Amino acid sequence: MTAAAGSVEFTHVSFAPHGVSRPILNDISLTLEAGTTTALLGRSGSGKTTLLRTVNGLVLPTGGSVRVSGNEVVGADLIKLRRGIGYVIQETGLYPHMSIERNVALPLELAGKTLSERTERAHALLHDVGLEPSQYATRMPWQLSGGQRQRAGVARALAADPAILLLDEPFGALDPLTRAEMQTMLRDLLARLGKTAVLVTHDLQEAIFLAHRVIFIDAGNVAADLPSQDVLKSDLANVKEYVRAVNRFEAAG
Ligand SMILES: Nc1ncnc2c1ncn2[C@@H]1O[C@H](COP(=O)(O)OP(=O)(O)OP(=O)(O)O)[C@@H](O)[C@H]1O
Repeated sequence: MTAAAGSVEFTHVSFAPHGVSRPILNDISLTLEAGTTTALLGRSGSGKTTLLRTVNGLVLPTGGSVRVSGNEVVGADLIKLRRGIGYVIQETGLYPHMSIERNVALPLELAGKTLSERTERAHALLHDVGLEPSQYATRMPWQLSGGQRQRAGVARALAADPAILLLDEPFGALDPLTRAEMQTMLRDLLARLGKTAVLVTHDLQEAIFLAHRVIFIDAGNVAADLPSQDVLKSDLANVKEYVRAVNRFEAAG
């Protein structure tokens, strides 16, 4: 059977580089269905980012296999692989000396698209993420707020129309109101575009709001794997502990 474009399959994935006392990832097996959003949730240092980075080959597992759209990542042409995977990080990675439209269109420039194709696509994407091109396209990154830069980062990750979008704490540096606006924008966009998305977050509410499925990572292991609507009512001890920690202010009130 051939795997669907946009599926991600981890099979017995481990990451235990020399010199570390315990594996950072420990025998993780998961299948992420194409077109779904999965949140990786867990405390700092649990291995979420490391697992995410095995998808685009920034981390190569020391054991097991990762398959993207059915193709093994280890040994793949990583440049080609990454063309099909958008990547959004907290720091945005926008080039400071390039306008917003050029930053957004950069993956298309690398793919050899013409200037008019690039501009048309960049403007459509800027519109999609809530940055009106007439106002923002020619600005430089420093002329945008943190939230607006993050919107541009999402637009750039989508420029080459990848099947998969990896998001590593994309809204971690934003205030709660801007963060909520960004979450709504992203949820609408993901539902409309049907991408496979993998989101690393510490934020339980963000995970439940954005994802179909929430995977709790603890010390490099899958501690729980639940549909997002089941998280708050879960009886699993480690999930309850996470929910209790988030609810402590309400409990105290
Ligand atoms: N290449 C590496 N070599 C050795 N240790 C590493 C390597 N990569 C990550 N680590 C360690 O692995 C652990 C997990 O890191 P990771 O960034 O995946 O955690 P995380 O759950 O994403 O944390 P955070 O939420 O703080 O970003 C950390 O202790 C980190 O220092």
